[in-house]
Amino acid sequence: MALLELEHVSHRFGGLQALSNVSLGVEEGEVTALIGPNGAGKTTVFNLVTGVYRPAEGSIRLAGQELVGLSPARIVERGVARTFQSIRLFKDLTVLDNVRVAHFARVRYGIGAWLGRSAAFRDEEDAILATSFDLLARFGLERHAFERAGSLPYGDQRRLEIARAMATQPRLLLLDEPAAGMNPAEVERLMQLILWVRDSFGVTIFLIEHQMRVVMGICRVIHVLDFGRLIARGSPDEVRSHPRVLEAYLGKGAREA
Ligand SMILES: Nc1ncnc2c1ncn2[C@@H]1O[C@H](COP(=O)(O)OP(=O)(O)OP(=O)(O)O)[C@@H](O)[C@H]1O
Repeated sequence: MALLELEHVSHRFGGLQALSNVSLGVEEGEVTALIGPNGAGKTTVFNLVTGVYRPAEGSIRLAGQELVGLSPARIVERGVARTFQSIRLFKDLTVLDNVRVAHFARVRYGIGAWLGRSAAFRDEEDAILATSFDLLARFGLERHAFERAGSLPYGDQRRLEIARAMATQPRLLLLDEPAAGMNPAEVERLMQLILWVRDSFGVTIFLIEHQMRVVMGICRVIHVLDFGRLIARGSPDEVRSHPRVLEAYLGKGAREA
């Protein structure tokens, strides 16, 4: 069953038609890719799913529930988390605090509770601290808990970004070019990490990636965008040899890893 469904989604930036009539599904429990040349509209899809933009037309549903019209915060509550093309950690905060702050997306108490520091508030704080440590331990980052996030090696910063996204307990995790800027050894570890996250958290993963090694290695289904239109969909083997995909990439410098 498709956890995420886009139906006839279109989006325009001024005179630019960034997406035209895009319909696609992301199956629950799978790792699915969205690929395409630069400027094809991939990040725009993520920005529409997460409520950064509202599509001019179309429907975006998570487990059958409409997301269009909800604020980004509500969409996080519904179970969608993401990471960004360029790492967006709070680099001057500790590794632990990066994960702690993400929990506040799910916590509901007002300033009154915070000022009064009620017992319920302290219990919640303690629970968040314990869960944050637990999450760091699961991602193998606990020994860095009190270090500045910005001081971690690049691969670990990506790992922390994914850990932080998982703090909101998503059903769907969107990864925007997770392998960008990684060396081959880091890419290898990232591929293992993505599969491990899918299996151990039971989360569905939808990723944008230019590195074909990642896409072909861990994704069962690949959707291909070109100039805002879906031009192909299929398994790695089907997409690799699809004439429209070859045409879209040829001469545009498809980055093979
Ligand atoms: N906020 C914006 N305002 C105007 N145009 C935009 C905006 N965001 C994206 N675009 C344009 O929309 C098109 C699709 O952009 P998008 O970032 O979704 O592509 P992409 O496939 O993610 O590209 P890349 O692989 O380079 O990240 C591009 O032509 C881009 O210049």
